[in-house]
Amino acid sequence: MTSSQTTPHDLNCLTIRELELLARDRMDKQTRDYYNEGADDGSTLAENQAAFTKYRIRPRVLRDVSIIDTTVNVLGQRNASPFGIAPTAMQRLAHSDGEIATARACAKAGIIMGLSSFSTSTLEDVKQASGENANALQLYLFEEKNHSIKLINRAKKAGYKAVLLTVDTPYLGRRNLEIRNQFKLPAHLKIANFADNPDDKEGSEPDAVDPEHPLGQQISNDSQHKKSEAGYREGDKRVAPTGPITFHTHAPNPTLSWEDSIPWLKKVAHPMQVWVKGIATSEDALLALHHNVDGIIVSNHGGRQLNGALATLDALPDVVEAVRGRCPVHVDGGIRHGTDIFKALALGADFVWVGRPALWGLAYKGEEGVALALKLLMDEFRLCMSLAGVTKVSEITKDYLVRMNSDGFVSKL
Ligand SMILES: Cc1cc2nc3c(=O)[nH]c(=O)nc-3n(C[C@H](O)[C@H](O)[C@H](O)COP(=O)(O)O)c2cc1C
Ligand SMILES: CC(C)CC(=O)C(=O)O
Repeated sequence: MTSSQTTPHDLNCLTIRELELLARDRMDKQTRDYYNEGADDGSTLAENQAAFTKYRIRPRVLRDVSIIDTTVNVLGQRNASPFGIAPTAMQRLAHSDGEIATARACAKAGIIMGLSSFSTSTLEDVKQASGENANALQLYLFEEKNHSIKLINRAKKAGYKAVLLTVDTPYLGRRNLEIRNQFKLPAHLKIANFADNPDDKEGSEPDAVDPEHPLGQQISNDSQHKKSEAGYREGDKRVAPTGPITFHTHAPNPTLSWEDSIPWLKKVAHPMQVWVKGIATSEDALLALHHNVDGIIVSNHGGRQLNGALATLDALPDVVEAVRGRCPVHVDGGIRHGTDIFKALALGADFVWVGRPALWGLAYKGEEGVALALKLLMDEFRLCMSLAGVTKVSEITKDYLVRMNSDGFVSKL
């Protein structure tokens, strides 16, 4: 593989930032706000990106970089570049082809795709669109385990390589624009994986100011809404959510614990791998190892859950140090440049995942737009490796990075 400059195929869009701006005009307000916002005042969302600017690359020169290998092994696949597309819900809000377009673009590029349980295409259709390209299914473990078992068995049958258990959503973060917009899935779209659920007659989200919407309860003054406390603790009594499976009611599960979830999931999901997504501390990384997970994703859900939580790049080194190579450590959050991928790898991540850029690509031009997002990141990463004097991903270490201190001095890592 050569590292020569590749021709960009869209002169209107040469960076992920430009893609974000182009996508902005093509989404309705409800979708744009839902995709782009973080929790509360969005400081963790902003810091996820800002954290990358605290590091600078130490490039090495006069090394033969005429041949660059950007590929890495992930979930049994030789992936074209050390990143994958993170699971993000409800992609048909951005484009009518939704997750199918993302799957096709990923398959053509040889980039692994994570699929949200709350997708607007079924996991089987996404697998079919992916062909031989690897997929991982993101899981929210429901309080009603039968729903989860059905989904896991379907993923196994369809050929998914792994389940990524999201562990940072005991409740949903407070997303103010979502509340203000009374966000709901438009009636023509379905949460496809649960559309056949007998309880799910409508298949779409209820109104946002809804008795079963956690934040709807907080913002509704209507006393009739107070009758249902589904999913919320009333003194000692907890009522599990019932009725249609919607993301507001079923995705958050405050009852989950290490002991209840991981050993059970390992049995049910076998032979698929079990990863935990949403780890931010060395303590939890050690617990994950103790429970024999196959891998860890350092994530704060793209700044959409606990605002004020540390940026994922800042959380990464502690986790890497605690894990000491005993399982792979991935990271997501704020990755918008090939150099961000390089920096995360230099800080010890084995692989990274990218969320919003794929959504912006979808909104911009469907499959072609996702392909563009992938290409921008792949090209930038390849060029970054070449200019840093690295020919193989395994050569990227902390020797290639310094940290900028607030006094303007740099420190070696
Ligand atoms: C609109 C949107 C929907 C998301 N849906 C899910 C989801 O269903 N499950 C999940 O585990 N994470 C979800 N995430 C989080 C992503 O998987 C990922 O952690 C995050 O987007 C990474 O940050 P980035 O967008 O800055 O790259 C979502 C993120 C966004 C922006
Ligand atoms: C709750 C989910 C279905 C979607 C999600 O994780 C998100 O919006 O961040």
